[in-house]
Amino acid sequence: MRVPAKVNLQLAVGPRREDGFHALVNVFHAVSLFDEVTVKAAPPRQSRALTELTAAGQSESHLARVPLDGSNLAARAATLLAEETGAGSPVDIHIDKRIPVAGGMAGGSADAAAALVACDRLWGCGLPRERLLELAARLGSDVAFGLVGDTAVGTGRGELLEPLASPGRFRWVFALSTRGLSTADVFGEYDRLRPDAPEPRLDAALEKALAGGGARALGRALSNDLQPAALSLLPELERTLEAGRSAGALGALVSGSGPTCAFLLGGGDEDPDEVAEREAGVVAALRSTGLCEQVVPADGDVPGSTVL
Ligand SMILES: C[C@](O)(CO)[C@H](O)COP(=O)(O)OP(=O)(O)OC[C@H]1O[C@@H](n2ccc(N)nc2=O)[C@H](O)[C@@H]1O
Ligand SMILES: Nc1ncnc2c1ncn2[C@@H]1O[C@H](COP(=O)(O)OP(=O)(O)OP(=O)(O)O)[C@@H](O)[C@H]1O
Repeated sequence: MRVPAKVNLQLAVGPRREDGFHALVNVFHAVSLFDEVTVKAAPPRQSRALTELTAAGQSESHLARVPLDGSNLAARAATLLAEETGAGSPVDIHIDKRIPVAGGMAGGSADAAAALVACDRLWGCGLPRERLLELAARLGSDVAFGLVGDTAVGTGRGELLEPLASPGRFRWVFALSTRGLSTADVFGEYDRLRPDAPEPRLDAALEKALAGGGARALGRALSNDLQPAALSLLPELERTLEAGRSAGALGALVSGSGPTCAFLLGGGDEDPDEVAEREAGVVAALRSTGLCEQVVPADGDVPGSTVL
């Protein structure tokens, strides 16, 4: 399975609900940074575990944060599907990781979405899409989007998805940090900074930009209510954002709960040579900060979890 990362074009965060989650208006956009998740029937083995996991691909600092036990979101997805359907024979799951870990790009959620679809097929469950989406939502607020991909608006705690039209492809660059940020910590810092958060709303300027306003309008409309909280926890991110902005990015923001920073370079009806020139400038500027572990270009939007 191939499954994409996400960047949030708008992340509007409301007050904390009684269940501990925040009400969101979350505009997801899937980008061409993919994990590949392979699920195979396991050969007979001593342990009676439903899942055994391996991971490779990302840098050591990222891989060190990927749990290889039953707490991995891909393993939790397989376990939930087995519990819900009564199906399930042991599987080996390999994750070829390209999505940053604890980076605000929903990498674990993507793996969970891929494992759900793969196990559903392998075990012959044949669950309807609605049921897969419901199981995905139980695994985490971002998991359902891993199934859907493209551009979509999530309400509730982010799991209730409606597709949004996106006018063509946009070019992005992502600055990965060596550090991770815990999503729960960033929401906690948000509560401290914004005890009076209003109900979240979809931004009309973003809707207009997506309805055909072009890359410059999209760049101006990007917004993330969690950004001040992520910057408060990792102040050096402000320098990363500023480096990309000064080098000509059309928009710059922290992706989700961070610390990955996203830079919009162009797309839509813009001249590709101009976009390529802008990309070279932004990539060079980000590298020269010495703050980014990796600087990775990608396109969006792209489809969700796909069988290879
Ligand atoms: C920041 C985003 O990535 C934006 O897309 C998501 O809202 C987070 O989605 P996720 O990583 O799938 O998060 P979950 O696994 O559902 O929740 C992790 C933790 O984040 C906080 N959380 C998450 C989603 C939400 N709407 N409100 C929250 O307060 C809660 O403290 C929760 O315990
Ligand atoms: N398959 C997985 N890949 C990465 N991390 C995983 C996975 N399964 C569990 N985790 C745990 O989840 C934590 C968050 O990882 P993830 O990469 O999903 O963060 P994120 O991209 O910031 O999430 P989000 O953007 O959805 O808030 C990791 O620190 C790790 O402990």
